[in-house]
Amino acid sequence: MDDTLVLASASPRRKELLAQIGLEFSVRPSSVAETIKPAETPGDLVIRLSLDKARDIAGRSDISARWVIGSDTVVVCDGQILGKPADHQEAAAMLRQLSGISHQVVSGYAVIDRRQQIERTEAVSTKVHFRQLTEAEIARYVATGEPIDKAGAYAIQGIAACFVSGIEGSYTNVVGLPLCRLTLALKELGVPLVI
Ligand SMILES: Cc1cn([C@H]2C[C@H](O)[C@@H](COP(=O)(O)OP(=O)(O)OP(=O)(O)O)O2)c(=O)[nH]c1=O
Repeated sequence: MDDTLVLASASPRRKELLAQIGLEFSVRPSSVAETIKPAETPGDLVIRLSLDKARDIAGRSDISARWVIGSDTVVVCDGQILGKPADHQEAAAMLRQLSGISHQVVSGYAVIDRRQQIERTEAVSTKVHFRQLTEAEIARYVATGEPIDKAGAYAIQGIAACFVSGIEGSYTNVVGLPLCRLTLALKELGVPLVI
């Protein structure tokens, strides 16, 4: 086993976030199916899926890295969990639901230290407030294609920044990884960080 780190994710946003803090890592997307179990809380869901993704990669016979990170993000609005929209129609419906109110973005992470056989997981929540959106704005935003692979049908780091009047909590958590909390866990597991 070597002293390297693998990000078990297909998300370009997560890759950018880890690169932003100067971490050295490779990327291996997992093939875990993202299903919601009945009566599962958002926190339980993102922790379960983060662990599934990290374990999927950590268990592969060709992985020699010591540490593996998995993650998952959902939007929670009026008690309802919103994942990625299936199509433009569902994206528009999600944006209508988010218009003019606050919602939570919940991201989970799981870090596996294969050498010490330790798993660390946590769910982090950020409150995001959207201004009122018009039907024309929703239609134009959906037509950009940006919502389609994003939980809750928007990207705060993209055009949807225009919709966000404020946030409470971690910004990077909304984009896909709670970097402040995650790096504390990485530090405890011996991952070499710039800071
Ligand atoms: C709310 C929000 C979500 N997102 C993205 C982050 C995630 O990529 C995506 C949620 O889907 P996820 O299922 O968490 O992640 P993923 O399928 O893209 O990648 P993987 O499972 O392989 O790690 O939504 C943004 O980029 N910006 C935002 O503002």
